[in-house]
Amino acid sequence: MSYGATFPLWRQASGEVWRDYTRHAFVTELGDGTLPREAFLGYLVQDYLFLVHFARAWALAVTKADTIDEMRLCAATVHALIDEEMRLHVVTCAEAGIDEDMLARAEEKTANIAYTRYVLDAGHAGDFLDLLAALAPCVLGYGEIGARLLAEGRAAGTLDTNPYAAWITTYGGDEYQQVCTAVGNLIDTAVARRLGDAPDTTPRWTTLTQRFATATRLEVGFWDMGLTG
Ligand SMILES: Cc1ncc(CN)c(N)n1
Repeated sequence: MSYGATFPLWRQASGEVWRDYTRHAFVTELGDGTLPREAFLGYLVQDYLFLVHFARAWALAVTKADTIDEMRLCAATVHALIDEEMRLHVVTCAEAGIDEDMLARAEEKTANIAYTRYVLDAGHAGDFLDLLAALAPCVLGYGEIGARLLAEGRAAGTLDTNPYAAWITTYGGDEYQQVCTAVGNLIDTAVARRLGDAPDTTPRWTTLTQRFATATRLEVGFWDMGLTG
């Protein structure tokens, strides 16, 4: 998936770590349905807390935006996180006897704190582009993973029997993919507005690609946490 013009450049600049993230063992086990249920539920609980902070980071992006269109898109992403994506976490955990109150009170693990606070700090210390570069691996990486697992599951005819089909269809499905397309466009427009037509020749570019790569490393740490508990 390309999701615009900037994302593929940032992805390429991040090197091997992008593959470590999107082809992580946790992802492989989600795709073939072999991930232990306990590991999945532990991950979902942490991910619920993660999404609370990510919604805060997108809300911060509203305040860092320059234009009404940028504000609108960031506000819409807050809505998509809270009212669409988190539905998966709330419903799946409720089926396992974990209610929303328990989710909200769960203890945040170190890898989760490291990632979410890194992104929030990128927004507080930096500008709109710093924040978008730190947010991009989260939104677009899951879009890429979801689209691939959905296509592979359909091609192999294994989706119906995969216990993680709901996760795969959430991130591979149209609703989430539309969010990814919109965020990819937002990044392209925001970069062009602030850095011009040749952004990769500007001094800011290196910092932005580093932010993207750091957030991607923190995604790898999040999957590691999901496997090891
Ligand atoms: C850790 C993590 N990264 C990304 C996403 C997709 N929004 C997520 N739910 N959780």
